[in-house]
Amino acid sequence: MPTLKLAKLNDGAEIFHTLQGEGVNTGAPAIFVRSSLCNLHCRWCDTDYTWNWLGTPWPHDKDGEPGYSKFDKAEYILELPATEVAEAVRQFPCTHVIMTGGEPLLQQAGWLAMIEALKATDASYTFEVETNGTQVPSAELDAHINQYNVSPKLANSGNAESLRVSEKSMRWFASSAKSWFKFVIAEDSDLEEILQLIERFSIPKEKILLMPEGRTPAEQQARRLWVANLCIAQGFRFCDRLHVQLWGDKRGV
Ligand SMILES: Nc1nc2[nH]cc(C(=O)O)c2c(=O)[nH]1
Ligand code: SF4
Ligand SMILES: [Mg+2]
Repeated sequence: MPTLKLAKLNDGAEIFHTLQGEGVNTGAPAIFVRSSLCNLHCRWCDTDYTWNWLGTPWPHDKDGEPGYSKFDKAEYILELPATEVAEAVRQFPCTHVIMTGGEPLLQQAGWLAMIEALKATDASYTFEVETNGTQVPSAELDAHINQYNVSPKLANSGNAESLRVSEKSMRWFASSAKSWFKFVIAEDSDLEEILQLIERFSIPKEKILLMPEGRTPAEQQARRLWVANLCIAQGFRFCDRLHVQLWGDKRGV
C-alpha cells in the first residue's frame, strides 16, 4: 500500500477543513492535506517545517530570530498508508481536497492511492494541487486533478535557477488548461523576472496571479496596494492570502 509522508501537527497529520485562502478558488471550503518534503528551500517559506531539517545548510529569513531553529525530520513527518489519509479526509463534511506541502508532487503514488480510495466511496470528490511547478504529474494522477495552482519561484526565494525553473515541467503546466500561475512578489525587480518567465513559457496573461509576499497580516498589508496597482497596470489577477488575513501566521488554517 502506498504511503504519504505528511507534515505532523499535534501528533496527527496536518489535515484541516478551511477556506481556500489563495488563488482563483479563494473562499471555497476545502480540506487541505499537507505533505512533508520539498525539493526547494525558499528563504521566506512559511512551511519550512517540511524541509528545513537540522544539519542542512539552507538559510531562512527567520534565522537568528529568538526561538527559531531548524527542525528534527523524524519529529515533523508522519508517514501514513494512503487509505488512512483518505479515511481522515472523509471525516470532514466537504468533498473538495487541496493537496499541498512542501512539494506535493514528490509523492504522486501516495496521492493517487488516496484519491482512488476517496472516489471509490464518493465519486463527487474534486482535487486541487498547490505546486512549485518543478515536477511533472503522471498521466494517472493528472486524470484526477481538477486544478493546479503553480507557483514558480523567483530569485527572491534564494534557490538556484537550475533548481527552481524546470523547462520540461513548466512547459507541461503551461500547456495544461487546468493550470493557474501564482507568483509571489516582494519587490519591483521581481516583475521583470515574472515577465520573462511568462514570455519564455507562453503563459496566457489571464492565467497569472500576483501574490504579495508576507507571512503575517502586517507584512501582507504593507505590499497589498503596490501589488494591486501592478496587477491593474499589467492585466494580471491579484491574489490575496485570505487565511493569513483571517487567522494570521498559524498552522492548520
Ligand atoms: N486556507 C489556506 N489556504 C491555502 N492556500 C494555499 C495554502 C498552502 O499553504 O499551500 C493554504 C493554506 O495553508 N491555508
Ligand atoms: S517551494 Fe513552497 S514549500 Fe518548498 S520551500 Fe518554496 S515555498 Fe516552501
Ligand atoms: Mg501556505
